[in-house]
Formats: sequence, structure tokens, C-alpha cells
Amino acid sequence: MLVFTLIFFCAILYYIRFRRMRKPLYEISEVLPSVGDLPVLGHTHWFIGGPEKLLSNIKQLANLVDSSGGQAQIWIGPLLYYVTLNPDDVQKILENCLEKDVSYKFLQTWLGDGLFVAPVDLWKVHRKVLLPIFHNRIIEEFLPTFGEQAAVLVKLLEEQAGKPEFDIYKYITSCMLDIVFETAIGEKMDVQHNPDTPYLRARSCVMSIISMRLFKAWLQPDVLFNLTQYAKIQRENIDFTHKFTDEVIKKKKEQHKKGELLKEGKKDLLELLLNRDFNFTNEQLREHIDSITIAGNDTTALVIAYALLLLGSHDDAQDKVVEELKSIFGESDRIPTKEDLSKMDYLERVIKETMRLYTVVPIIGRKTQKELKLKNFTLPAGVGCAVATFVMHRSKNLWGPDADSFDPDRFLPENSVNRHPCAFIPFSFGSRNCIGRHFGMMVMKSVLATILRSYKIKSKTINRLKIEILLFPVPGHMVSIEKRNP
Ligand code: HEM
Repeated sequence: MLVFTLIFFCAILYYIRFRRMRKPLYEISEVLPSVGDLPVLGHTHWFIGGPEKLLSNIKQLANLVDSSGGQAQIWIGPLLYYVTLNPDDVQKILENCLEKDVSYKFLQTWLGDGLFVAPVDLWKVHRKVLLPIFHNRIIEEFLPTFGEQAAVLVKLLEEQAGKPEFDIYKYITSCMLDIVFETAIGEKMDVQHNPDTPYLRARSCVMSIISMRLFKAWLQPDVLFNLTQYAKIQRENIDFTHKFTDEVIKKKKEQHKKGELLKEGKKDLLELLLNRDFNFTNEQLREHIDSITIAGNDTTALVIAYALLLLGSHDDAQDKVVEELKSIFGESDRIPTKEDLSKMDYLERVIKETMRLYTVVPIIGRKTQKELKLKNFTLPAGVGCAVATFVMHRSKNLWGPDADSFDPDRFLPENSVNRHPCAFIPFSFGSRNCIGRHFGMMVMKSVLATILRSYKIKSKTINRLKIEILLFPVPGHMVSIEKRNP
């Protein structure tokens, strides 16, 4: 009885302390608008269901937020989030809140303190060291790799030419894996010819478990997750992927020490990091390299595949891209150069419009570290901020009544002059934006230009989407292709 009374009192004391520590959150919660919440549950019920249901729930909730003034509080279990669709507030959040939200902790088990998830103090130091290796001048050195791998892709796609529709995403993601591995670590993986390796299986297994955990409330507490078989499977597969990168780093460091790496000419990102005057530990190197190869692969592959789906259902836009490519390349089948890419204005607008309509990183999560003064409220420290880019990118308030339709010319300079800098943020915004955005734009242009010079694409419109960390179409990226110059 005594023990029970003691536990009871301890629990009460803990609860009082917990409430007191979180007093500022409850105070702001009194004034922030709320929509779609239930007593006790808050908004947790909106985040239950499979990946497709989840996306449609989030869209419904966002519509409620939009129609009630564009900002609201969302409670997921004990976590308070502020959601705003107002670009001024989004700009303040992305410029001032550099700490990632707690939901990124599931990625941290894998990527440690890699740039993508690093705590802000460490991130500040490491971002400065990594920034120069993503300079345009360096990315331009990778153009031959982009072109060569895109040519392999075009060759492999021959097996589908003239046949019924197929999922083109698996071809593109293999091509992007080859590009990202060669440019990041100098390894020619040849995934395009060998898509089923133990390393790639391990990688996709970890991705699926993390994605599942992110949206299944009961798998989130470590104590519960560790009781499931997923915990063991995740550990084994993470260890496997870590071992792979560790071995590459060990080999490269030895070559670096012995002076065996080329002094001049093209270098991969890992070599460039070893050349920086900064002593990364092997573990930090692995965390950065893994973050880069993971953040740079599916994102770019998805945008390329969505662009093909959109062009496949908009013949006029596809014809315009092909005309532009003809004016640049004529009959030549050369690999795109820096000058070629700089002339692809219409293709660039197509890519931007694709990223607006299909924002592959649909939500960005940050956390206030200190008080943040917004237009109507001052948020205390410790509030999660959810920036729903995929909702903002289709907002009729920001993009007009035809926000849902495909119109690359929205991105003509004359149509963009009055646009808010945070109305279109597929690569996020502020100092913690995507470090690989120039890499991404160049690789997407190179690969799309190479595919579209060889094939005519046909597709139906996309009507079912799901969220699995990134934004995927439920039926896959189904297209049919025909050779342009058989
Ligand atoms: C279409 C292509 C891409 C899109 C849409 C994209 C989008 C994004 C977004 C939205 C963020 C911020 C995420 C957040 O704050 O939660 C981000 C960060 C990041 N991206 Fe990208 N990305 C793309 C391509 C790439 C590429 C090609 C690389 C590397 C080769 C890359 C590496 C990174 C890294 C390392 C970060 C973390 C940056 C930091 O926290 O300082 N991304 N990306």
C-alpha cells in the first residue's frame, strides 16, 4: 500500500512539473485558432491510417486551416505544432528556427548528426565546411557523369519502347543512385544493370520502417518500438548500410594519406571533404555522406518522374520542350554541357511547375528555440512549426483560381516579379535550405533533356497520391514511351 501511495504521489508531482514546464505552450494554445480537434485526442486522429489516407486527411485539415484564416494549432499527442499558410510567417519560421522538429529523430537513428538532421550548433559549423563542395563550379565537373548515366538509362528504356505502360520510376531511381554514388563517393555501383543488391535492399528496408514509424503513433515511443520485430530488422539493416559507407571512407582515407588521389581534375564529394581543412571523424564523414546520398536520390528521381508524367499528359508542353532541345542540340546526341543547360529555359520552368504541383518534400518541420514574433502571435520556445509546402504550392490565394493546373509559364520572369519569396519553396528557404539544390536542378535538366530527346512520353493524369516521407503516386509513375527517331 505504501509503495502504491508513493508511486501515486510521484506521478502527481511529475505531472505538475510537466504541466509547469510546458505552461507557455498551454498559454499560447489558449489564443491560437484551432480547427478539427477532439477533446483529449487533439488532432491525433487525423494522423492515423495508411499513406494515402494520411495525405488526404492532412489535405482536409489544411483546407480547414485555410478557410479559418490560414493559421492554426495542431496537437499530435503531447506535441504542439503551429501551422501557417501565410508566406510572411513561413519566411520568419524558416529564417529563425533552424532546429529540426522532433519527428526527424527517427532519421537520426540512421543519419546520426549528418547535415540533414544535425542539432543546430553542430550544423552551423559543418554547413560552413560543406557549403563550398556544393558550389556550382564543382557541380559542373559532374556533368559528364550525369550525361553518361542518362545515356545508359535511355539505352535501358529501349526494352519498353512501343510497349504498354510501365512504371518509369524504378529506371530513374536506379540512374539517380548511380549518379549520386559516383559523384558523392566515386563508386561506380552500376545499379542500372544490377538494381537488386544487398546494400540497396537494406537501404530501402530502413526507409520503409522509418516512414512507417513516422506516421504510426503507437510505434513512436522507443519502449514500444523496441518490443517489435521492426526494431531488430532496422538495427541490422542500418548496421549493414553503415558498414558499406565506413568501408568506402576507410579506403578513400588511406588513398588520401598515401597521396594516391588525383591532385587535379574531377573529385567526388568525399575527396573534396577530405581536402577541407577540417578534421571530421570517420563517423561524421559517414553521417554526412549517407545524408547526401539519401537526400539527393529519391527527391531528384521523383521530380524527374513527375515531370515526365505531366509532359506525357500535356502534349503542347512536351512539344515545346522538344523544340527547345532541338534548337540547342540540333541532330547531335552529345552529353549536355553547362552552356546547353543554361539555354533550357522552358525545361527549367517545367521542372519548377512540377515541383510546385508535386512537392516531393511535402512538409518541413522546425522548432522554435526562443520566442518568435509572427504577424498575429508570439510563439514561445519549444513549439513545433509545420510548413506544409505542398498545400501552399496549390493555394488559390497564392497562385490564383487555376492553382491546380499545369502552366510552366507561371515561372516566366515577368509572371514571378511580385511573387512572395516563400510562395514557392520546394528546396525550403533560409540558411538551412537544401544544400544540393544546384546539383538537383542540373541533374534533373540533364536527365530529362536526354530522355526527351530520345522518347515521346504518354501518360494519364495523376489522381491518387500518398505520403511516405516523400510524395508518391499510388499507382506508380505509369507511362508509355515511343522512340522519337527510330
Ligand atoms: C529535387 C531535388 C531536391 C529537393 C526537392 C530537395 C529538397 C530539400 C528540402 C526541402 C530540404 C530541407 C528539408 C527540411 O528542412 O526538412 C533539403 C535539405 C537537404 N538536401 Fe535537398 N532536395 C533535393 C535534392 C538534393 C540533392 C541532389 C542533394 C545532395 C546531393 C540534397 C541534399 C540535401 C541536404 C544534405 C539537406 C540538408 C541541408 C541542411 O540541413 O543544411 N538535396 N532538401
